[in-house]
Amino acid sequence: RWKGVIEEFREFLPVSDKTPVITLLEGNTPLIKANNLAREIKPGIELYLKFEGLNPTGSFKDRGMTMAVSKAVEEGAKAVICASTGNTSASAAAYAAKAGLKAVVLIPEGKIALGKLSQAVMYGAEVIQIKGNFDQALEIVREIGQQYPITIVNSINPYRLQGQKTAAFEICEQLGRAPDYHFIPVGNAGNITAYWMGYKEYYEAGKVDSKPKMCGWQAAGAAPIVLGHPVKNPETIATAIRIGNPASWKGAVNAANESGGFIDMVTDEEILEAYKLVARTEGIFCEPASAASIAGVIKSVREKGMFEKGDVIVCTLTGHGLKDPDTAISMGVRPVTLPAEREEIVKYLGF
Ligand SMILES: Cc1ncc(COP(=O)(O)O)c(/C=C/C(=O)C(=O)O)c1O
Repeated sequence: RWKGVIEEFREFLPVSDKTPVITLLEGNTPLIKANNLAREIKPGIELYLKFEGLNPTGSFKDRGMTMAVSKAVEEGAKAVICASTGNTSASAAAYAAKAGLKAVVLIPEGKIALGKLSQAVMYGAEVIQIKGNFDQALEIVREIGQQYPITIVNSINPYRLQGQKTAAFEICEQLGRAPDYHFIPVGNAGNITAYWMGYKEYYEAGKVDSKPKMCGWQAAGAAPIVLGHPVKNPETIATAIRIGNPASWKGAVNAANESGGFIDMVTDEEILEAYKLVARTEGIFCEPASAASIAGVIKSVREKGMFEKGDVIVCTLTGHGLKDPDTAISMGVRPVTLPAEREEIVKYLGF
């Protein structure tokens, strides 16, 4: 029976028997073989999707939050705070509720997907919309965390990355080896940093005999690492990665360089093409930012002629599609409305 990320990977985590385990049974997400999608992109590649949308609050953030909140309780915290484009706030609110802590979340006004806002509200967080973007919210949270007794649970909190590295462990266990390539979206850049940490630790522990090339993907309108400078007013339909000055910038560049990978960008159009393609070929509904990893595979084939037959590629799908119903409805084929009469339906369907 799965007991959550901390119990499963305790030997690799900075916890002791004095650490209370606050868990929503996160982790153990499916690694799905995407044969239909692979055939559409480049027949012969072995494409797998790590669907992190199946975590308790619907994103990979839960892996980091179980660690950050458990350690916060251990250290006597009474409240946690974070800036968020949405998923971190949803996860922080849920784990704080479980732990009996107060949660304060700062989100950019009008730029948070509906599902995520509904979660933060329902889990009982103090939800503050700021008239600014994520980067401004994170700056405020850094200052508050230094001046007041409240624990920051953004990925500048090292326990977050410790929890998130467990996804790499699971992938190695599920594949029976490390992948040749790992494709992942990049926003605040904590996740790519955590995965690389995880693959290195599993390699050093002798659990696998290779490490993947880490390939991170930013949205073209929010691509500070690709451009080499912060982006003052990042813009992308993938609001989860609408970030102009990533906190783990160095970690991401280090992961790409050390692994022989790279960090590149895809346009909103490419993201939305991948977003629809994975749903219609694999029956997997991820949120737009997650599809940046698949858009990256498509771009790597189309524009760089990458991959040999048999290459094993894992894409992390970081969040569930239900998080952002507005984008789905605006993108999908408009539902048709007909009278409640059988013959009308039959006629419409052309039977
Ligand atoms: C679905 C989804 N996909 C990718 C990312 C990028 O991960 P990082 O590069 O580790 O930031 C996020 C990040 C969200 C937040 O940063 C937040 O919730 O505040 C996300 O929600």
